[in-house]
Amino acid sequence: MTLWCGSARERLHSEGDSSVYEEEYKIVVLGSKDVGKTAICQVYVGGREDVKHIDRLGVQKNTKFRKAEFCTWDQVDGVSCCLRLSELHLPLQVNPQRAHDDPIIKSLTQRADGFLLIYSVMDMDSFWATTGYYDLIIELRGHAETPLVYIANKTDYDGGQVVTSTKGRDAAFDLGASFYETSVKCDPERIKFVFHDVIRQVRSVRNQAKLQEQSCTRMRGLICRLSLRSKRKRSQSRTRQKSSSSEQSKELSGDHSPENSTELSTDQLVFKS
Ligand SMILES: Nc1nc2c(ncn2[C@@H]2O[C@H](COP(=O)(O)OP(=O)(O)OP(=O)(O)O)[C@@H](O)[C@H]2O)c(=O)[nH]1
Repeated sequence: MTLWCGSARERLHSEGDSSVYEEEYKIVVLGSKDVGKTAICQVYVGGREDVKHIDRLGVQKNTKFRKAEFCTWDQVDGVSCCLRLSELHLPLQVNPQRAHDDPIIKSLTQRADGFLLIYSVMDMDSFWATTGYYDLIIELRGHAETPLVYIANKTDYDGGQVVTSTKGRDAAFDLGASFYETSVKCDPERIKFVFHDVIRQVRSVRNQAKLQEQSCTRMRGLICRLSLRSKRKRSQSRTRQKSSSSEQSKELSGDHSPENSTELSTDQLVFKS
């Protein structure tokens, strides 16, 4: 696994790494201040050895939304993937109109394949804020089928948990998300599962879209074949109608030429004899 922060595109170009992975995922890590967004990304990207350095993170954050970006490579269920992680820090109360008008929030939310929605078990406000963030995601994307993992972070604080596990689990159930309790200090291995979960969710959405596309193509082919067949039938029946009506008109106009009437040719024979 590679630790790297910065512009993913630059690195791919400079190291020619674009051919080493089979799939690409854009994941947005969303939450309010100090819930551990950067720490979670850092642990996943850097692995266990970075946990002890978690307090002095060398990540450059965009001042407006303190947006950090990470790029890493991983193997999930035997398939190599490139993950582009974008961290988005939102205020506790999001103003939907302002978020709508903000190009960073809008583009990150609309282009993401999946989301990690994080709160801190030590901070009730960060927990309440997640509902507003979820509404914003759904509003900006225009549909509810969004791969989403709901995370209760900082569970290593014993005794003083303000947000209980039950509360978190119920909220995750309401949002239709999977739920994980994490601690970057005590259980970095679990963080790997969290990212793998969102990747699997994205894969299943992509597979469904692929299946739908295939069945649409099959349906289009079937409609095309049916319309061709009915066209052919119509033109055949038109030709048949034409030929029978021309025969009828010949009979009515008294066309008794030898090639059209066997009766006449017999008469002619009698007359000749
Ligand atoms: N004990 C403990 N501390 C944590 C955990 N996760 C993060 N922290 C600490 O919480 C503080 C904030 O962590 P960050 O990762 O910077 O949080 P953030 O959500 O990225 O913060 P902003 O970007 O400022 O919104 C840091 O001091 C971390 O070391 C955790 O699971 N347990």
